[in-house]
Amino acid sequence: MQLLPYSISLQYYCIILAITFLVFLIYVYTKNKVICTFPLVGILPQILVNIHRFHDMLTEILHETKGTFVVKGAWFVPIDMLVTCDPANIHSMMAANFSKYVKGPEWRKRLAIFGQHNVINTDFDEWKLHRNTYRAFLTHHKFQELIANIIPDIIDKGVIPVLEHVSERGLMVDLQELFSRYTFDFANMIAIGSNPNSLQIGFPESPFAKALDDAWEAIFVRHLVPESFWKLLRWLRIGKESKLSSGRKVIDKFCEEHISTTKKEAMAAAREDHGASFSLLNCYLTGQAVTGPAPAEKVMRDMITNTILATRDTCSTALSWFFWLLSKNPSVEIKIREELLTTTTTTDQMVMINLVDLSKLVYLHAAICETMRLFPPAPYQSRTPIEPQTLPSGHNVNPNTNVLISAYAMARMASVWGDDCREFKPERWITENGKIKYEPPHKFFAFNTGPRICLGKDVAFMVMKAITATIINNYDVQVVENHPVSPKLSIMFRMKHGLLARVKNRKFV
Ligand code: HEM
Repeated sequence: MQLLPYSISLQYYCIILAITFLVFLIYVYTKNKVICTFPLVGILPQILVNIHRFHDMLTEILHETKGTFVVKGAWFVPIDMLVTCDPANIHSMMAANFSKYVKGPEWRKRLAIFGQHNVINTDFDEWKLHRNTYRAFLTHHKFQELIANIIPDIIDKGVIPVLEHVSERGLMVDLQELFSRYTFDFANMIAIGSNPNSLQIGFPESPFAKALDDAWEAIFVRHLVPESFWKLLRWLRIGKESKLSSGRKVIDKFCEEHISTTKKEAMAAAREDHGASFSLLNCYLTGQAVTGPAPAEKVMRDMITNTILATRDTCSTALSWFFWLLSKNPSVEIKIREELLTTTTTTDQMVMINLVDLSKLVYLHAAICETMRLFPPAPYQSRTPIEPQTLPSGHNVNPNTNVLISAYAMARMASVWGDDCREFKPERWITENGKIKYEPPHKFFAFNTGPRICLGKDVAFMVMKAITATIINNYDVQVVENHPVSPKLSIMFRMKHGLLARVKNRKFV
């Protein structure tokens, strides 16, 4: 009777001993080595042991290898990986020799949940078509009118009521969640022309937003392990992979519903002879002068998802790190407040800023750039050469090489940003004449560089400056002491536990 439990526990102890011994061996083997490649499994054990500090591990290796290193393929990982944060390499791949490097089919498979037919996931002619469409939409004068209306509207009706609610009651608020909802509502307005009002007291659950979060985390793993492995995880329904297929359905349903509603509204607007609201979807359906003939529904779906992703996750991530950095650097917040005094008008209720004045806020702009230098919302870019190439660092790459660029590591290289590279110093962005200093985009890589440079950079600054100016003008933000702040293991640099803070209206401070 005793034999069975006894043998199970013996097996159990043997397994624990074996794992402990294995971890010990990995530790001894990796202790004094910069890169540790193992037979069959390559660098995977080193990644797994350091997974909790993945970004810093890569930074340390890149520091030791002067900005570029190669991990040779193994049985388990049959392609070579070149990791770089060298601005010269980045310029060569993303700008000078742009046509020789593609995102490629691997990238498309990893990001398939967001669709195959959008500006982010395509190469060559299809990409050009989407990019031109997108540019025509973003540079249209009606787009400028649209954002000049919706940004203050969402701040007024969404952001301020939530902040007043928590301020009056002394409650904690997750600022990352607040920013995600602010940018989600904004992104929906430009993509589909309707506001989901996700920014409400109590933060009602949004399955669509949740599906996007899960997707980023799964995509991160897909960048680290070979296709066969993540496909196995998907098949076994393990981890975030298990959530991708249901997430895909949520995203599809969301887009289908909106395409159908917007179609009806566009038809009603045409019947009643008044203009439909300006949005990407509406342009596709009715405004061919902007976006060309209406594409297939799957293209509209993918471009809508793309717009929401490109806006929500990037801006809200940058905003969260911005307020965290301010909490660590109160002198920067004081300077931003001083600058804001020169541009604001006080009403009975609130200190407001006019959107046209945002461009005058040089110090605020510099502080946001400095945030994205240190914490780029999209910290990694990946490319594959279509033919053998030699990089300025002397490394050779070929179609069997996956190139990974780390913008996070680049910010921490003294050779690129100077000895104070790890410090938060908005001043490094300001010229002697008090203007924003130009840094080439292959050095300040947060928005990418070359022909695929971000199309929404100016919009992003407007969205971010409008909310930061409103909050800093009107509220004191205290990040909750000892709240753990670390990045998620995700392709977006989001905070793992959000950013808990107390916010107090300054009238009462
Ligand atoms: C802080 C905010 C933002 C950051 C850091 C950011 C960063 C980036 C990066 C790194 C890329 C290159 C992606 C890749 O090649 O895989 C990109 C592309 C793009 N971004 Fe942004 N972005 C931001 C906001 C926005 C906004 C608000 C929009 C639209 C309104 C936008 C639209 C786009 C588009 C359309 C592309 C695709 C460009 C192409 O592949 O040709 N972005 N962005």
